[in-house]
Amino acid sequence: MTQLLIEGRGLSLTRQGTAILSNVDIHVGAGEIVTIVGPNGAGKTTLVRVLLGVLAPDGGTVTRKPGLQVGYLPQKLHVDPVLPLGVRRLVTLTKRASRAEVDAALVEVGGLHLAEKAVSGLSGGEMQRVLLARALLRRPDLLVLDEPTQGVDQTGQAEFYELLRTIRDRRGCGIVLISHDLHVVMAATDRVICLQHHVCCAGAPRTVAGDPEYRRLFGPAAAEFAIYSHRHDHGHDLHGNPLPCDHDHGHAHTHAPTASDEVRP
Ligand SMILES: Nc1ncnc2c1ncn2[C@@H]1O[C@H](COP(=O)(O)OP(=O)(O)OP(=O)(O)O)[C@@H](O)[C@H]1O
Repeated sequence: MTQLLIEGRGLSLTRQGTAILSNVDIHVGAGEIVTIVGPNGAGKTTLVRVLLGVLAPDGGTVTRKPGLQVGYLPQKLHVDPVLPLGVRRLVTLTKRASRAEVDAALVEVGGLHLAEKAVSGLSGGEMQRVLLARALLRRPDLLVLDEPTQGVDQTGQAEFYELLRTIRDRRGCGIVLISHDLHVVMAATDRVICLQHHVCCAGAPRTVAGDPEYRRLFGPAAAEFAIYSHRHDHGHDLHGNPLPCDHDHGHAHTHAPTASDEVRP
């Protein structure tokens, strides 16, 4: 059985009279990649902040493995373009590391060639690799990535998720991904949690390796991808609150038409 790294049970958080999280359960084990999906404003970042202890929930409990080391990649890192910040410096800003350690981390993310570059000149994909190297220097048990491939093209996204899977395999760490783009995130995912303030559903995505349309759209790496779709036993009102529903339906934000996958409600 995999070692439990982090677990939230019955997590609830209300702000200004609105339930941002409602009775959310989530757990992540060592070597497991869990993706939290959901539309804008669904509470994904809030859930991660609660899990990491940055925010206290109004209800529920969070349990972390004692001494849990977390490597966090924020959704955005604002770097002033006029600031003369190099990649080596950025990587070691919050964690001391030798030159050899930095090089090793950059090699691991395929970014050694970026070592002497200015941060302001990096592309979105290069920046993510550098931030990943920075997170790896902490020797994390758990990597948490918030929308890691925003602004990265689809080939770049596929490569990045492949890299995450390689890192998981090599290091045995757990990984939590936040995404609202279901199409590209599934390559590396063991389990999906669909969040709309509450957990709509959760389950294992099935790989859709043979879909020619999908391969055509996303290139050879798409063979690794699955598209996740699911059936709900409830709908939502305008505020995202669950409503009883007597027919299957999809969320516009989560469904792709070409394949389906099983989930548990
Ligand atoms: N301190 C707060 N007070 C009031 N509302 C808040 C607070 N923090 C978050 N919210 C609201 O809670 C909702 C969930 O925010 P959150 O950033 O967790 O969503 P998300 O699923 O990560 O969204 P996105 O995909 O856009 O990043 C949003 O509507 C946000 O405006």
